[in-house]
Amino acid sequence: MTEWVVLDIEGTLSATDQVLVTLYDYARPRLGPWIDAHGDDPAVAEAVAQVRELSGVDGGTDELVRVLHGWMDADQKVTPLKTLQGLIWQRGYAEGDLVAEFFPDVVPALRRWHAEGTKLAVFSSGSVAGQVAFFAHTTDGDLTSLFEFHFDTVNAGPKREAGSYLKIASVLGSSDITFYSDVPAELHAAAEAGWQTVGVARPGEPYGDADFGPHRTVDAL
Ligand SMILES: CSCCC(=O)C(=O)COP(=O)(O)O
Ligand SMILES: [Mg+2]
Repeated sequence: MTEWVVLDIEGTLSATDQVLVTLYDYARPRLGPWIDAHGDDPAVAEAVAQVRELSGVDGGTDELVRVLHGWMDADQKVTPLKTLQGLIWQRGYAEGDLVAEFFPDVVPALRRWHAEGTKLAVFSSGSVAGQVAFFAHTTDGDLTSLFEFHFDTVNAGPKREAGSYLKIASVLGSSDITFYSDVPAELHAAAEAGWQTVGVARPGEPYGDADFGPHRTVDAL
């Protein structure tokens, strides 16, 4: 038994379409109004400054939204986009517009690990604010108590770099960690940091037929 299980979200716990269709479609029309209404929020101001810096765009909200939509269309998991999406989704979950759904094997597995004493954490490109709201509003109720830590590209770093996994390991205070993800490049980075890895190859998902190389592979948790 491993001391820690760290989990990816999209493609591992929940269908990719739930993120790329349901959540992205919810965020798309709300990005501009959110930027305009919350410009005084330091998190929003910093995200807007990062969008300008990364894109080179220095126009108004409409131009920023065009950049953000372009990143969403290409599914580029750029940190300021994830920050803004996370704030919008947080509101959406709180107001009952959104409910998180999982593959059928996921909640039983989370509960089983937790009951056995395996500690659980999440590492997703989705912002920590978005992650917490997601697990607080699921078809199985509030699951936040199952998780000890949430990591994203802000507090850990990019998911395809070993340094991010070394940073998480130092926060967890352990080297006995198993990472579950649907993306081989993320598993390679975790393995480089000394983690155990499990590829989640779910039929019908974008990485369902991917080559997971040396990583143990499962089709359910
Ligand atoms: C409310 S969580 C949304 C997850 C998200 O935005 C995302 O991009 C998922 O990426 P992952 O790293 O979990 O594959
Ligand atoms: Mg994923």
